[in-house]
Amino acid sequence: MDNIGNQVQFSIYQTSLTDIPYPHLISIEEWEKKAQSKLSPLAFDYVHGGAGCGETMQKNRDAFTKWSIIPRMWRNVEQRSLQINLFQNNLPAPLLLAPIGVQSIVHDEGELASARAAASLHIPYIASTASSYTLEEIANVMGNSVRWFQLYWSKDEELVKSFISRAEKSGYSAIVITLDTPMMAWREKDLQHAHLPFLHGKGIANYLADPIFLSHLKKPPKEDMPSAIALWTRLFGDATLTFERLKLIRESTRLPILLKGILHPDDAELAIQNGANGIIVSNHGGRQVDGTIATLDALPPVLAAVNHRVPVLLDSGIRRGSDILKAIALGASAVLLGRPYIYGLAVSGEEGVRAVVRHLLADLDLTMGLAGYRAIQEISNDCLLVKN
Ligand SMILES: Cc1cc2nc3c(=O)[nH]c(=O)nc-3n(C[C@H](O)[C@H](O)[C@H](O)COP(=O)(O)O)c2cc1C
Ligand SMILES: O=C(O)C(=O)c1ccccc1
Repeated sequence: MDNIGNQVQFSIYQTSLTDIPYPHLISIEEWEKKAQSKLSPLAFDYVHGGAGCGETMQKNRDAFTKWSIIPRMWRNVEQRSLQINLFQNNLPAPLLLAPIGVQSIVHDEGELASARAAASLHIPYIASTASSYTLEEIANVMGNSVRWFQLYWSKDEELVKSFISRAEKSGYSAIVITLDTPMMAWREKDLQHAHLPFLHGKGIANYLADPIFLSHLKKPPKEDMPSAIALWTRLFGDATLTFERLKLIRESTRLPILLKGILHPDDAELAIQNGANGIIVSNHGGRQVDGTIATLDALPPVLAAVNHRVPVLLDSGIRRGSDILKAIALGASAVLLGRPYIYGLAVSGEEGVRAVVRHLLADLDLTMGLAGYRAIQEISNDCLLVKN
């Protein structure tokens, strides 16, 4: 059996059954368990936790099981491709790594390890404003690989402009503005830990390296960290934002702008009217408003409102290849992966992130082929999905 197994070419991402990275950690649930065993409760809860009682997190998962795939047979699926084109970039798969802040809480190399893993697979990496390495350091480890910058729109507009100009100079090719976090939600676990993520690991180094941020401080952060943290807390989010304010950024960059955190079709319309080039349907992995609509349920009405004018991406709850297939079949252009790659990072740094992504893409490749599709562009909802 082994000999036969050795010769089986079962995916473009894995050459043979003996070449599976981390064969003892195949499912995301196993990675999660292993990560939990390595991390302090505080670090694990930061990554794993959701808002309120975790209803949204559960709904995100349940929504995928409401749709069923009806596979097609005998459609010559030997040669397959997961490639897509997004904002003039050919990407190897409809997958990006979601922006995740303060990754050095789970691993010393934090964002550098994740960005290296992404670059090695040519998967785009979205760097968070709240990164524990600077935008420049992250860019430096990625060569020419595609990277986007996720902006938390600060109360200080000069700081906002500074982030965008730093991102442009460091070769980030799109700006993702996150709308759903003008303030941090009621997160019960974090509150129990009295947890401030930016105090751990390398903290919020990306803010601490910004000239505008530093210009507000009397002493360098090293000499007076409490003042730096207090400033961050004051400037982090701006709850006065309205869609018209998007003009500020629309006029200050030529990069494509995607708005992340859209769930309502009317907000999708406002996004486009105000100059957005893309939409990310997201509920922040269930970390902001508990009890929100699952992202897969929000996707069809948002797509109807968008009517093909801009690409629509989705995140929150992606754990299996079939989840990606379903999102694509409903009309998403691509998906973002969140917590799973952070579990890989916690277990094994760069290698762990790479293994998680390879497993997921191998699963997607097999699921797509077995459902009767050779390419992402062929997948549609014509014969693929029924809602139970
Ligand atoms: C620990 C953690 C930190 C996050 N930090 C950010 C962030 O800095 N910026 C942002 O836009 N989203 C952030 N998110 C949300 C992710 O980008 C993404 O929307 C979410 O994780 C997707 O859900 P999933 O984890 O179920 O895949 C964070 C999520 C987690 C789990
Ligand atoms: O925890 C989060 O979801 C998040 O978005 C964030 C924001 C700022 C710092 C660290 C994480």
